[in-house]
Amino acid sequence: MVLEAIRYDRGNLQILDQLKLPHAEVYDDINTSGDAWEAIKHMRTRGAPAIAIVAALSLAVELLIADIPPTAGDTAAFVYDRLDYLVTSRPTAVNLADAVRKLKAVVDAEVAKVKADGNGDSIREAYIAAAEKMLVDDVRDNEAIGKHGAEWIQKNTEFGQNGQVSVITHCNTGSLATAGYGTALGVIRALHSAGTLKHAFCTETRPYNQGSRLTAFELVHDKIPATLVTDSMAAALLKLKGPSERIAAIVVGADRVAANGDTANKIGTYSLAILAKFHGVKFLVAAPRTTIDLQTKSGADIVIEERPGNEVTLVKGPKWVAVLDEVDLSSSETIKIAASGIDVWNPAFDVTPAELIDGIITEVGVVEKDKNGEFQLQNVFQGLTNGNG
Ligand SMILES: CSC[C@@H](O)[C@@H](O)C(=O)COP(=O)(O)O
Repeated sequence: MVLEAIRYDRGNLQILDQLKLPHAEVYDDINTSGDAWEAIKHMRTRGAPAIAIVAALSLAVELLIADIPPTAGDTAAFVYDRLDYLVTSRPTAVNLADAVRKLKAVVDAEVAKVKADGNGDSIREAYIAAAEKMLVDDVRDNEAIGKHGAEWIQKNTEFGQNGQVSVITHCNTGSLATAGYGTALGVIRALHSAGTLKHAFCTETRPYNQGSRLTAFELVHDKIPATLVTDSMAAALLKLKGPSERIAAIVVGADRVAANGDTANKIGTYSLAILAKFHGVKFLVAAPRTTIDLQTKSGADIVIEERPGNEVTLVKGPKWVAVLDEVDLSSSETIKIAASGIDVWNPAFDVTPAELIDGIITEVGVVEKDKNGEFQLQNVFQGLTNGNG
């Protein structure tokens, strides 16, 4: 069975509650933009592309049930208001802001056609069709990212030329973080499907453990050969030299790629990029064009979301029953793993400077730096790249 973070039919939207994973697969109904805002804020739905699509579709569902005055102008004002609210749920990931901008443009174009005092039905219809298209496009784009990334790794890494490669990934970038297939995990999936993946290593991704809870769950679910490591083990892993252990590349996702290639992603990504550079391992960012933000010139302009300290000091989950080596799904425990009274800094993301990134894998190909050592990311919006797999 294919893992689905988002289930959608016109009028019905469900999300897989990612706080209950990996122990239980529970789908929650999302009927309004308020439901989506809560789900995003409390991390029940995750990953930059998935967040954008859940937000967009939540309003598509709400528009079918909301009591809005019938004119086009009123419907457009309602959509604008809800979109402005939704965008506040996750500040760092740009896909949501990008989706909001595109959906507003669709609404504006429709209002221009029917005029503000015209019928609001065509605004609803245009909005719903545009939100539904985002769901379909994301899966197609991720499959293309997987293909380009796998081909690039095959061509450009030492062990790729000999057959199989091993890679490290971080955080949550698979079907659970997108509309399907995944970005960085999509590249791993494509390598695996082609028979060229030796092994995937996923980091735990402290403090929220998206790697051990979600990526590990997806790798096991899809029977991809994989090993979990804590974030602090990455350097030791990269030092292994044997042909069967050596890592060819680190592939991560992104929440926002600035115009110069600086990339915001889950906290810990920057450390991995530094480790990759030191060990001479390729460092790749896999992201659809919806994650590239040409308006943000560099990483210095990216707002980093800070989250509550108790995400670092507390660990939650069901009880483990030692004699059975199983979890008791009817139980839930919260354990404190830090000294009471200690101050906590909990940035959810960090920024990896472009100089540490070897390639940005998009759905139109892999962007490499030009002869001046700079990414020309504006070219991808014309469908152009310089390092296609
Ligand atoms: C394909 S998703 C890329 C990123 O969004 C992902 O790596 C990440 O940082 C997810 O963080 P999360 O806080 O779980 O939404």
